Amino acid sequence: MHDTIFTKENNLVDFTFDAQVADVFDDMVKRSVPGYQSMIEMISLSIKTYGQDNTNYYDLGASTGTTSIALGINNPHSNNQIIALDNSPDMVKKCQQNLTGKIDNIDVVCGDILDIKFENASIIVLNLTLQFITPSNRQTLINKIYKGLNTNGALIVSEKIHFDNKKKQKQITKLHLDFKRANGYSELEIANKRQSIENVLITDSKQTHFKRFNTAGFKNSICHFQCLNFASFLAVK
Ligand SMILES: Nc1ncnc2c1ncn2[C@@H]1O[C@H](C[S@+](CC[C@H]([NH3+])C(=O)[O-])CC(=O)[O-])[C@@H](O)[C@H]1O
Ligand SMILES: O=C(O)C(=O)Cc1ccccc1
Repeated sequence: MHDTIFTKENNLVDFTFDAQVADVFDDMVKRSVPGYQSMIEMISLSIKTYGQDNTNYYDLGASTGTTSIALGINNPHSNNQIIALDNSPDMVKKCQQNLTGKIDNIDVVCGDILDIKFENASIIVLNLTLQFITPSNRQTLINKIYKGLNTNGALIVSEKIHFDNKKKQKQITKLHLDFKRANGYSELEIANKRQSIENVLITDSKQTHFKRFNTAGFKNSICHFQCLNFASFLAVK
């Protein structure tokens, strides 16, 4: 379904993952996040090296299930359970619909990332989800993920990032806006959405991400993919 959520004058409400967003999410994310498809391809590639037989894979903030489905289809290991977690009931419903008849080793769970326990995990994915977690909770979450991962297991995090350098930040923001324009979003839609996500999607710099991984115990983290102001990190235990 085509995303027309922000075509009307903004009613100034904060962005939420409700039924209206769930219905258009796949179109919205492709038209808003440069490199979205490649991000997911890179996650699929990583499970070959870091996935382990007889372990769990967690997809945290699974939304409509695109990443979980990619994990399920491309998994070369055996006896894995994929846990697709999201705290939006509308997203969980969509995710369940999308999975029907496709992959049988995925459990779709409605719950908060901050409340669940990770067990016997070889792959944990936060694809564009950490940016929606209250910043003061982020280190605690990454610490918990580190504890739940098996040795040689991997955490993959994709995020919108910012640059501390004002000039670089301005340059990359302009290119991101051009990406949205090229994908058919009007100036009004772009401005409305910017306002709506302002207090909801809070970016970190690359340095902040690396520091957080390091503090949690990941001694080896890299940025394995970047497209404009969206980057993916791979942290191995
Ligand atoms: N505390 C939380 N607990 C659980 N879920 C949460 C929480 N906070 C936010 N979410 C969920 O995180 C998802 C973020 S979207 C992920 C895309 C997907 N990973 C993809 O690969 O297509 C990214 C975006 O909208 O830019 C939403 O579905 C929220 O409900
Ligand atoms: O950062 C932005 O400008 C976005 O539009 C990213 C985004 C994509 C999908 C849902 C919410 C935010």
